[in-house]
Amino acid sequence: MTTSSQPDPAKLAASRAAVALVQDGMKLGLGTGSTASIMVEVLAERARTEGLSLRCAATSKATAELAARLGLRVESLDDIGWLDLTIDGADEVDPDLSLIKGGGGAHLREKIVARASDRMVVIADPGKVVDRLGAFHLPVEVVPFGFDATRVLIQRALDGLDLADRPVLQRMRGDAPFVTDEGNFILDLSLEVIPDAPALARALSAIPGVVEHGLFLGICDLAIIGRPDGSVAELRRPEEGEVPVADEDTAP
Ligand SMILES: O=C(CO)[C@H](O)[C@H](O)COP(=O)(O)O
Repeated sequence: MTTSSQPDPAKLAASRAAVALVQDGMKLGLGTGSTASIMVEVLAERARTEGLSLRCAATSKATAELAARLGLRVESLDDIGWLDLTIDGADEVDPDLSLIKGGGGAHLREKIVARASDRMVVIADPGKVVDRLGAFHLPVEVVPFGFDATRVLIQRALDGLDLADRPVLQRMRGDAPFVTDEGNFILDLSLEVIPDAPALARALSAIPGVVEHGLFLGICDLAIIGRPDGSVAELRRPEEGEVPVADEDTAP
């Protein structure tokens, strides 16, 4: 590891388990955030020591810079085409492996990269595992043109989904609006609980100024939850009608 400070042991454990899934010659999607950054470090070290030939597409400028600095081959998603595996963090993971992402404001690129992958693996610490999505604010990326009108349309959509009067706040960085890698703004929806995530996802996607929301439904295939003692739990997406279970002694 090249970081000067010690990485969080739970995030490190999840990162190591995910990087163990990587095989020589793979085309990889690299996520964004503090957990994904640890994973990129672990991956770069493994690639270096084992001489792995990997092609990587990053989900943010920050991850692209980190990965390239650590010697990984970073290319555009269009140059690579299709990915074998994407490894990314998450803000919330529920038992169906539905996710909230976008705490770092990168969920647009993250979703494009994840959907362009044969497999998406999420890495997280136990604090990210929830029974029901919604305690973490839901990020929505919005184009600057007509921003206020888009906010009104989002609020009206929430009204129709038993989520009236929930705060819809523009994300700021200091005194200025937060601007994504794609040049857009973020609205953070404080919902507390999301009664019907597919209905909310549909309603948000139907609003013209919304570029992408942070609900990842039916996208994640495996969640690796690291524990502070270095062990991991693996949560798999249940088949239709199946009750979700964690593997072996893997309750996070
Ligand atoms: O979705 C993301 C960025 O847009 C991150 O994956 C998510 O916010 C988790 O970040 P961290 O690992 O720092 O908690």
